Amino acid sequence: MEPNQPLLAVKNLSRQLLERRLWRGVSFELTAGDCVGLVAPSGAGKTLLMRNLTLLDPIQQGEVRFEGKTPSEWGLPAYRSQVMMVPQRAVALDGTVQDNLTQVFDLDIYRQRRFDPTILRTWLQKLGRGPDFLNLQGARLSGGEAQIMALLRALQLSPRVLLLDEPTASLDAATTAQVESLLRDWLQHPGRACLLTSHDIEQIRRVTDRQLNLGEFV
Ligand SMILES: Nc1ncnc2c1ncn2[C@@H]1O[C@H](COP(=O)(O)OP(=O)(O)OP(=O)(O)O)[C@@H](O)[C@H]1O
Repeated sequence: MEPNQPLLAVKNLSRQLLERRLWRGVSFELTAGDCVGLVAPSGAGKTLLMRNLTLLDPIQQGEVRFEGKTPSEWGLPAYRSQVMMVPQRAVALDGTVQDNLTQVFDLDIYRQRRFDPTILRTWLQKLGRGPDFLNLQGARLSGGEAQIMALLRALQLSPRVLLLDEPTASLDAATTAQVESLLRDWLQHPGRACLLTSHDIEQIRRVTDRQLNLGEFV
């Protein structure tokens, strides 16, 4: 990677729905250490932008590069292992939380990696949960518990760019503060950046160092 090269470079992204244009000409960069707040009213297309950045929603116009290379140059699994989205509504698979966390290591792209129960226990403690959390049934988790699981599932894979879609929307105030603290710790590691949406403007002020207002790209 070139010195000072952005981690993620987004150029001129536009998204048109059948009946209306959501946003156009969205350009921004995330460099290592950045935590940027993606703000706009409900329905403005914040989630769709994150889905665009991870190619879960096809890019209609514009381009995105991670460390200078496009997703197709990386190959989609490699790209998504570096640029990872944690969706607003977590998907829990059958089995326990631990099953949900370990399952991703079956993917080819993570074949060199192993589930690390020690780091998981440390993170759970930081979130006010005991190790028993790992034994809960994924399908029976509350909305907040599912958000915690989804966040941990992503963090354990050490992505370089984390896209967090309202990561604390279902959490109580105390756990929200703990998630924010965990995120700050996570960002201390060199070479990482984060884009975060939230309707809580105080949270955006607390956690992010600048804002990207999608409303300016209509
Ligand atoms: N795959 C899709 N195809 C067509 N329209 C979609 C698709 N996904 C979302 N939309 C529409 O695009 C608009 C933006 O949705 P999106 O979820 O990105 O908004 P948002 O800014 O994240 O909203 P919120 O803050 O409420 O979560 C909505 O009107 C939604 O119905």
